[in-house]
Amino acid sequence: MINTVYRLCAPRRFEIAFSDLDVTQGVIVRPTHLSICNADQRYYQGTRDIKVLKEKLPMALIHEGIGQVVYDSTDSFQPGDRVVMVPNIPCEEDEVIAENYLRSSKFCGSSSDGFMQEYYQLTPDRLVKLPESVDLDVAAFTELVSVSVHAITRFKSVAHNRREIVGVWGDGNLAYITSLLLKKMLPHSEIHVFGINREKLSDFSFADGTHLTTDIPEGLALDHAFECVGGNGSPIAIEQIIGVIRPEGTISILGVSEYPVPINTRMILEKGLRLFGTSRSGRIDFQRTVELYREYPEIPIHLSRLVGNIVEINKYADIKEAFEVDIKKAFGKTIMHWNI
Ligand SMILES: NC(=O)C1=CN([C@@H]2O[C@H](COP(=O)(O)OP(=O)(O)OC[C@H]3O[C@@H](n4cnc5c(N)ncnc54)[C@H](OP(=O)(O)O)[C@@H]3O)[C@@H](O)[C@H]2O)C=CC1
Ligand SMILES: O=C(CO)[C@H](O)[C@H](O)COP(=O)(O)O
Ligand SMILES: [Zn+2]
Repeated sequence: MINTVYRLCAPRRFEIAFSDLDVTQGVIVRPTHLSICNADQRYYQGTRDIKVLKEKLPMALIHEGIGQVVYDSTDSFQPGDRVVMVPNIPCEEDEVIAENYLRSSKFCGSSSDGFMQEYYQLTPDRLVKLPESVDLDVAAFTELVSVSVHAITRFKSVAHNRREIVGVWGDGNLAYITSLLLKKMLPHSEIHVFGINREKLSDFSFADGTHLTTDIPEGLALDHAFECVGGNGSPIAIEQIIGVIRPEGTISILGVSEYPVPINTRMILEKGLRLFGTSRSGRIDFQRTVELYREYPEIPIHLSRLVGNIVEINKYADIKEAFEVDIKKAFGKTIMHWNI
């Protein structure tokens, strides 16, 4: 079956390509709602290292998305089923290393074509069925939610059990989702959010405290923390966390920075801190995320605050329009209704 693939061929330039899908293999999904991530914008704007861009492009972007099953040769799904696509594609299993950390895994929109295609072909284990009632514009960024689920799940296996006060740095999408899920997954902990935009922090109504990083209450000490900033803000955020976290605390680092980030190792030693990195997620995290949507219907309701611009993609030029709109966004996620 001839398939249309919309690839980024150079910063800010897309091209149309065609591929041939063998419908007798796996599941054919029609993407319907796609969501733009900061990672996509680093390719679109060309802010990644030139060597990386040369190596990866042309490549279809987008790794946050949902769709409808069109045909399933494996009989695991029914045509019309609404599913979330798992962008991590492992080619081996390891009893220690999770599928999203295996160097042999591919990742849609990073080391293989992403979801910006007319149809997407994948194996049934790369799909999780969505609850009937979930808002599709919220479900579009389930992958981002699964990253927070993955980070918190790992945190639980790494951090000591005094979890009275947990801090989240960042006042954007990932911090919002991570702090929201912490309130559900660590119900006995106080969750405090630290950001630089007062109006964004005002959206974190579920947090036990929100603080401007320039105005942290005297004596506030944290047992553990999550860094959800990335970019140039990362070193500042990590340094601040190291300053207010109690000894033996755990710091989960999620923010992506293009270049190495200087870290105060002297204080890490002095306080005996545990730092661990979290990137992407696996099938099990998507399954847990969909379970959380069902268990706590208020989660998708809170997440709907992050639905920002919605762009109807009816023609090729609308794709670039969506990415340009996303650059200018004040907050939240840009959702593409994928009608092309
Ligand atoms: N590990 C993973 O698998 C994933 C990682 N990420 C990464 O996580 C990071 C955050 O993503 P996302 O939430 O979507 O991005 P956002 O831009 O929505 O959020 C980052 C927020 O942090 C604010 N900020 C900047 N500096 C500081 C600081 N020193 N302290 C506290 N807050 C600060 C920014 O403010 P302002 O905009 O005003 O600078 C912004 O509002 C990115 O690097 C992204 O690539 C995203 C998805 C998955
Ligand atoms: O956004 C993410 C996951 O949701 C990751 O940060 C992204 O996949 C990293 O990939 P790359 O190395 O291509 O930036
Ligand atoms: Zn992402």
